[in-house]
Amino acid sequence: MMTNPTPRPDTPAHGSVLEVDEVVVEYPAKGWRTPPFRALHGVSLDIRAGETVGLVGESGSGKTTLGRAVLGLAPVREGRIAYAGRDISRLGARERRALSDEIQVVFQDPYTSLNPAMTVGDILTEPLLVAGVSRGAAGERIRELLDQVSLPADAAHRLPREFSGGQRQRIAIARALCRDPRLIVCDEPVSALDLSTQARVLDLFIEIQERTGVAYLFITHDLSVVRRISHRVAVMYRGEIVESGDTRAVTSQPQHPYTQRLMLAALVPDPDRQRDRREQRRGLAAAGS
Ligand SMILES: Nc1ncnc2c1ncn2[C@@H]1O[C@H](COP(=O)(O)OP(=O)(O)OP(=O)(O)O)[C@@H](O)[C@H]1O
Repeated sequence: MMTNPTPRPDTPAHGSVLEVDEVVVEYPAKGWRTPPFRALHGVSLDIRAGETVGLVGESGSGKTTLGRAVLGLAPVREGRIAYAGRDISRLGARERRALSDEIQVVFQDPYTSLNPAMTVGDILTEPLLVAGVSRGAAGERIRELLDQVSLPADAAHRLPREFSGGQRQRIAIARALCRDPRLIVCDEPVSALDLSTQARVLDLFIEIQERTGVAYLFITHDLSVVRRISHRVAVMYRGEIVESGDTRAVTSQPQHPYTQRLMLAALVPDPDRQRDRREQRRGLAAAGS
């Protein structure tokens, strides 16, 4: 599935759910001798309802910083981030909490992003109770959510450690979906998973989007992932977006020299991926024997 070149459907024609306009993020200086560190140098991007925009670039280019800025977790020094037309770049804590109904996040590491002491049921109940949902209604919603992410209903009574990496990421996705968000920031959500699990989790993201119309800002360093999931792609380099556009156009005919280098680097086989593929083939052969 990951190598399937079939493009995502056309970009939805709905209005913007997120507009990032000339955003500058500066992390505070670590000591009095060092200046603040400018991680984003005037980044602009928009995401329409129901759309996936992939954010690619090498390590340290600022992908996570942009995701964190959207979530209100990175210091926006200049520029504007608007959600559904409203400026959210400098919200207070209470307004930010209220926005968590609408903007959610799925992190990379399914092993650290879930509280190991809480059952899956409790993990999913918490955001519902905070939103004022009754316990009875929360129970019903949790059954629905587990079904949506293809986990058995009895998962609610178990702890995260009883699940595989892919299943844990399904739990994290269910938690993100609890309050019907319109935008999910996905920060390398399949990078820690083996190839076949990646493919199934990506399919789940796509299926959820087709059903709910949620939009994704999908951060990844992996071009095969971005080709599979994104309608459009933005390429980051040293805190700037150097190229953006329709995924197929950018990945098949990159214009910027950095994007061209990124595409060339992706053609060089990654030893981890080769090992993954070998193991997959061995598993298939064993299953067939
Ligand atoms: N809290 C922080 N304080 C100071 N500098 C930071 C902080 N967080 C990130 N940076 C710096 O900002 C730059 C961008 O980092 P960021 O994590 O956004 O990149 P990235 O593209 O997501 O990389 P990766 O793929 O490795 O996660 C890096 O130089 C990083 O060292």
